[in-house]
Amino acid sequence: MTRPVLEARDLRVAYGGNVALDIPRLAVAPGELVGVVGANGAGKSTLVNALLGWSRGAPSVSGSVRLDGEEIGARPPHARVARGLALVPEGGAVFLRLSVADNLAAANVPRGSGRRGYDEEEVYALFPRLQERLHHAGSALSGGERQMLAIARALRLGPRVLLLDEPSIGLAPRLVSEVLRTVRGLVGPNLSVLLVEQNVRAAIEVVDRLVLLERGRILAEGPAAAMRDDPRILAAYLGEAVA
Ligand SMILES: Nc1ncnc2c1ncn2[C@@H]1O[C@H](COP(=O)(O)OP(=O)(O)OP(=O)(O)O)[C@@H](O)[C@H]1O
Repeated sequence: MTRPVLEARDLRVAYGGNVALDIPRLAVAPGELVGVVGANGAGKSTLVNALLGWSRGAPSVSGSVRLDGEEIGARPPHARVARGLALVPEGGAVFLRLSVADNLAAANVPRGSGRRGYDEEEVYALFPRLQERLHHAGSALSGGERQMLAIARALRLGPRVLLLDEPSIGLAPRLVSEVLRTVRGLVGPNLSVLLVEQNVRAAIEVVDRLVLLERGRILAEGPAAAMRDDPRILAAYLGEAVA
């Protein structure tokens, strides 16, 4: 088996006495799109934030995170970004007062990394809408446009692994599949994606492998095709319907 590009082992996050995440192993292979699904509070954001070394509040975090075989679990977020991890947090990370052009210009491949980030032309080819909105402020963008800008900013960093926290949240159903199809198209030999989604139905259409989280633990995981009829996944669908 090829070496995973990203691998977490014994990753545990606790807020006070409450364990929000306890995962023996989670790995992403080169060129793989892995989906992590689960209900509200399952620990999805906690997971991607812990992989980047960031958190809301002050949890205790332990365990190993390896990127391309290098242990980065004790490193601060900026050092992990410099080594090729990028996170688009829930709601997207854009500067609301800056224009689209300035938002893009502010994101650049960390110096000395040897990697290549998306240039402006590549960003516009991926998201033509951003070119049309180039001089609009971040605050004037629609939810979908803001999400595109946040993803574009992350791609400018030239990541090896992109962590996406619920890119479909708040988007109209038609846009959800559009954004997720775009995410699918990003994945290749030089870029793997870990996609966190509450929308199981949409996620299973695009991912290679699915991981189902419940109360911070992995309840089931496997290739998307095999997970489609898994009763635990079907139950997650139903959870979605009543959410
Ligand atoms: N700053 C914090 N302080 C205390 N508990 C927290 C904090 N952040 C998250 N938690 C708890 O950790 C658990 C996992 O939360 P997390 O936000 O990771 O879930 P999630 O799966 O991303 O949910 P959602 O889909 O609603 O974003 C929840 O029980 C939550 O209440």
